[in-house]
Amino acid sequence: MVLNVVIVGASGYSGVELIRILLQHPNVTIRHLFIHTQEQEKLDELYPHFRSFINIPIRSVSQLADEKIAELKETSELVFLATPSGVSKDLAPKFLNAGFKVIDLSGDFRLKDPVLYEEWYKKDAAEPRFLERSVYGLSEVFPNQIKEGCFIANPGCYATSILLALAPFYRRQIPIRSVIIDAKSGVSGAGRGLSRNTHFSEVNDNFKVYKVGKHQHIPEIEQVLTKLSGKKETVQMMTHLLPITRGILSTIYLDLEDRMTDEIVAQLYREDYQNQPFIRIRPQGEYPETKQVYGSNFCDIGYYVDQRTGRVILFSAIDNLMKGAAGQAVQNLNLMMGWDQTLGLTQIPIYP
Ligand SMILES: NC(=O)C1=CN([C@@H]2O[C@H](COP(=O)(O)OP(=O)(O)OC[C@H]3O[C@@H](n4cnc5c(N)ncnc54)[C@H](OP(=O)(O)O)[C@@H]3O)[C@@H](O)[C@H]2O)C=CC1
Ligand SMILES: CC(=O)N[C@@H](CCC(=O)OP(=O)(O)O)C(=O)O
Repeated sequence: MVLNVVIVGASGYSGVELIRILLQHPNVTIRHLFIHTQEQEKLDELYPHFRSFINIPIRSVSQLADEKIAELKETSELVFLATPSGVSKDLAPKFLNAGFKVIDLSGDFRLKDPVLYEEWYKKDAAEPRFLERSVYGLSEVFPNQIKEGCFIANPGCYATSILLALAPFYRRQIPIRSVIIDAKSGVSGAGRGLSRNTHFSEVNDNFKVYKVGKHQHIPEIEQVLTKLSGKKETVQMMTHLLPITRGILSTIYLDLEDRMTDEIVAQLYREDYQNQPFIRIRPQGEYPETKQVYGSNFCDIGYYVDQRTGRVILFSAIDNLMKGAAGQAVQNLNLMMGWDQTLGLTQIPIYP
């Protein structure tokens, strides 16, 4: 079976990563590509590294009137929206109304409460009836809902790395006094657009904290942890910008009511993830690194139980453009379509 897909936001970093993956997906054909400001006619003019792999026209989103979307439906069934937050909120309903399945990579449909969205994103929220329809696409945690869904809100990159490490603790309601998350990302997490904060001389040879107390993944993480534990959860989280291109490393400090051992932590992860192809739990004493997941859909998780302080410390590494964006989007596509989760996603991390 071949599924024909549309990608909107094809010129952005996540869109380009989707194209790289889908070109090697055995069951998918990319039929239509849309970008915002159209300066080139073909994708390989914009991105010469795709030369000899793909040669289809790129078109401007200004052409996506309702009639045009209905016309696209004649040749394709699913759309990936790799567009900024605030843009997907209007595009997703149009595609859903035309009968498309939708996988949205932005934050527009992750938060179920529109008031919370407006508070953290400082933008108008999507219509509540569409917020209700979206399924939060954290593949390993909500696989059954994803399989039943036709509209996926793909998780944020930090949220993915953090929630995969924390989910086994919260779904078992292990009593936690406090959680502190210290997360760091490479610059491609900010997308392809130019900004003062991310240009070379601001990032190279530098290391800084950003969005202090304001990061939009804080309410996303709290929403999921609250759903898993059944009670209101709050986290403390800080985000930092690393002078690297790809990768997120999250270090998470858990202050638990009761002491834990390495064996108990290992057992929790084994129970939840032993059959999950993209989660690799490191043995005691081995810790994840961004380079060990670079270019792949893996999430590597390590742990350390500090008997001196009683804290459990978790370490989680992903490639923000793969497991943090396009890779997980394709994993969700595979789940939705009832295919093997790993189709198109067998990339081995690039090392060194
Ligand atoms: N980068 C990452 O690691 C992650 C990104 N995401 C999310 O994925 C989405 C895409 O991110 P990313 O690839 O980094 O972003 P980029 O800035 O690299 O790309 C954005 C894409 O959207 C298009 N676009 C911009 N403005 C509009 C508009 N008004 N209408 C339609 N299309 C528009 C751009 O087209 P043009 O080039 O013509 O301007 C481009 O194709 C975002 O919502 C982001 O939050 C999620 C997880 C991780
Ligand atoms: C380095 C960097 O700037 N990273 C981005 C994460 C991108 C992302 O996942 O954001 P959405 O929730 O909007 O999809 C940030 O911290 O906002």
